[in-house]
Amino acid sequence: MTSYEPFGARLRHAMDERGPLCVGIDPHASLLGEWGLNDDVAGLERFSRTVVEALSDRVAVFKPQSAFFERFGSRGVAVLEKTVQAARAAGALVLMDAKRGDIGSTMAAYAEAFLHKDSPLFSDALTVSPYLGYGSLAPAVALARESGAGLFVLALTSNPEGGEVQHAVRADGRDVGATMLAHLAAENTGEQPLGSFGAVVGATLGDLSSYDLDINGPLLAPGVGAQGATPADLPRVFGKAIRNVVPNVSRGVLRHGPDAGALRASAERFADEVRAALPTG
Ligand SMILES: O=C(O)c1cc(=O)[nH]c(=O)n1[C@@H]1O[C@H](COP(=O)(O)O)[C@@H](O)[C@H]1O
Repeated sequence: MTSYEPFGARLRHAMDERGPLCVGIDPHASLLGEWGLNDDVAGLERFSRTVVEALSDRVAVFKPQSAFFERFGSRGVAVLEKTVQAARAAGALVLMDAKRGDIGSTMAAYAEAFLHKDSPLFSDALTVSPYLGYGSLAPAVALARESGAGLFVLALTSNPEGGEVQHAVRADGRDVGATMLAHLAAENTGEQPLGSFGAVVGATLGDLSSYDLDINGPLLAPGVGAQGATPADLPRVFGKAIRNVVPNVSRGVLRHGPDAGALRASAERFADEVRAALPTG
């Protein structure tokens, strides 16, 4: 039984209060260099702390990209733990971008790592890959419900290679991406004000009107900024589902560091552009 407020409700509240922007914490080696930092654990720590301190009072969600921390082994993961805890303590939601996916019994251990309240890496939500079959995610769905956490399931990804898997057509005539969206809609049935099981749908994908994006859950939209999409593209891509879209920008904001004022100004510019793209009323 859930003893915590569900992620979907907490996210809706944060989006309404702060706007829906998600800022990615992606400490690329090239960004560390541009910031005048060494490509080492101290640089990683400084980079992540700067982003959190600059933005944690204004963005709804941070999305640390685990890969850039894992690159440094256990000391990098320790920085990731501190980053997650500092961001949450400062009032932002944390979506851990680790894109985990495995057979169910192993998935249960990934879920313990990121979605158990007592884990050092506990996050408000986790990105997961359903490409071992949606059902293999069941242990993560169950633990997320118990912890009041959420999942973001890769449905239609922003990268050009994603189509060979996600647009593959099944025997029932639906493609794989649409099938994932249907699973998520079922997961979120009846949840108010928003379900906790989101889809990842790239902002780069153009018109998606052939998909039913009405999953009663959040739609994480990466691809804004460095991958070429803009906030002005969002209405065309998401149509009526735009109210549930959480656009992610990583490099588009991060390249303005290390100055905290410049990071804030960039995040606010993206947030304003997103607000302008949302329907009024
Ligand atoms: O799950 C994701 O966040 C994700 C899914 C997807 O389809 N495309 C995608 O770019 N991402 C992630 O979103 C971030 C995009 O970073 P920028 O291109 O720098 O804004 C990276 O951390 C990617 O791993």
